[in-house]
Amino acid sequence: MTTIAILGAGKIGEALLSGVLAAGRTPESLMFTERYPARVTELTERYGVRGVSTEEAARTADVLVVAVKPQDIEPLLVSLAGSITSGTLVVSLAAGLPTSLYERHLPAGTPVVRVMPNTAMLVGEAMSAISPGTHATAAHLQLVEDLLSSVGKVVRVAETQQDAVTALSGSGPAYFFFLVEAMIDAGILLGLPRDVSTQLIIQSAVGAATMLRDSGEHPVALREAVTSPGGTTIAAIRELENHAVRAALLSAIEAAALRSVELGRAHD
Ligand SMILES: NC(=O)C1=CN([C@@H]2O[C@H](COP(=O)(O)OP(=O)(O)OC[C@H]3O[C@@H](n4cnc5c(N)ncnc54)[C@H](OP(=O)(O)O)[C@@H]3O)[C@@H](O)[C@H]2O)C=CC1
Ligand SMILES: O=C(O)[C@@H]1CCC=N1
Repeated sequence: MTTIAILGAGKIGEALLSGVLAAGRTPESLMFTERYPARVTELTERYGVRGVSTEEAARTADVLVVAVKPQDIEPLLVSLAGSITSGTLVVSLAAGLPTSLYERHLPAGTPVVRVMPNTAMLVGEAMSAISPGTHATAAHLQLVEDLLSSVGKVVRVAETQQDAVTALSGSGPAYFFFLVEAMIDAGILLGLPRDVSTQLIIQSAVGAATMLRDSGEHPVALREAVTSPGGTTIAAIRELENHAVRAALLSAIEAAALRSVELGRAHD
């Protein structure tokens, strides 16, 4: 089995670790790096996976998955440049960072695949988009697709589209959590106990998400089917339109894409 090292096992690194283990990958085929010994102990106890140094990961793993914040990439690239084995595949999960950044710092010919996953890897429902760098072959891309397919859905996109993907599905779960949080508070405003409000909203979200995925209907048709003439839903929709929620979402997602571009430019 291919050995995979996750470099930086924070939120998304741990989500990947946990997701691929749940999907049947063995702990022996995985390793991770982390900055602080306490975090290494915590993750090793939780998953039975070895914490190693960046140098050991670079020397021994077949695939290096970079999951540090874009702001932390430079020192990591310096360590990797001095220790990476020729032909090792580098998979970047970092927002904004282009494959060309890795190609500039790492030995000539290093294959790189850029990925934008999301946190739903934790529950096997991730949405990931993958793009090859200059030296990544069809086999490299297939390997990454197979790995990420074990924790959710995968699409292949041109690297030029990765900032938009980051804004949509990379950050996407946060927008839904934000909406759910606000809707639960609305229940509190209406006098419901918090646990009841939470149950009502989460199950409505699960039901709506399942209908969106499985019914084959357009979201507009699904929303119209809930919106009875002269009823409650249209009264709420009027308020959402009055508060320009649609425009706010367009601006918010555009801001996320611009931030992704900015994170990449910081390393030009
Ligand atoms: N969170 C998400 O939902 C998603 C995140 N991403 C991308 O994943 C990356 C990580 O994000 P996220 O998980 O949220 O961030 P976190 O800060 O939770 O995780 C990054 C981890 O890497 C550690 N780290 C930093 N430098 C090194 C190093 N040289 N060697 C080993 N470990 C190191 C950090 O330690 P310390 O805490 O000490 O800094 C931290 O634990 C980012 O590039 C982000 O763009 C992509 C998609 C979704
Ligand atoms: O907020 C971020 O920058 C990362 C990238 C996508 C989701 N989380």
